[in-house]
Amino acid sequence: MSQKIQLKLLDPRLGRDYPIPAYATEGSAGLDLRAMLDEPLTLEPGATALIKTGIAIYIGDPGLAAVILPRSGLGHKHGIVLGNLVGLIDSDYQGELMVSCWNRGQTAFEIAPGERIAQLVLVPVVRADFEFVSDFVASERGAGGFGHTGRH
Ligand SMILES: O=c1ccn([C@H]2C[C@H](O)[C@@H](COP(=O)(O)OP(=O)(O)OP(=O)(O)O)O2)c(=O)[nH]1
Repeated sequence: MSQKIQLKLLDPRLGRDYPIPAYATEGSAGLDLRAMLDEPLTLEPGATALIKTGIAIYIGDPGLAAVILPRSGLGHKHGIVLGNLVGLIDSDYQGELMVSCWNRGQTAFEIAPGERIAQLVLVPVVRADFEFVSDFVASERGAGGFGHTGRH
């Protein structure tokens, strides 16, 4: 089953010069996001840039959100990941999808106009009624964390 999600193309080059990078038109698992730059952008080691994608989204359903994730190849081979590590797109957001690109590598990397720089997937969000209590019911783990169970 798939859900209708509204997208708005804000850059005339999308669909004309660069294919709109939905993984599929129906029942799509997600969308690649392109760098809608006017000219190539060199990201020096350690540098971060906020890059327009030319697509606005309105998810609408409060039971969903979207996440922007790095592309594996760019991250692994070239050190290009996200400045915010993961981008969360709220269901009521109606603006342009922006990608924070961070060069965590040791060498400069040039991003070309139209290049696919990140990917977006939709995720279900569980709505919770947070309840503040003074004590939790005991659990096996309790408050142990951060390696509490050992390495092997
Ligand atoms: O990588 C991202 C992350 C966020 N957004 C947009 C959609 C999101 O709904 C909005 C706000 O994001 P977030 O709530 O993470 O930002 P914030 O820094 O907490 O600011 P705000 O006060 O706007 O909530 O910015 C992007 O376009 N790209």
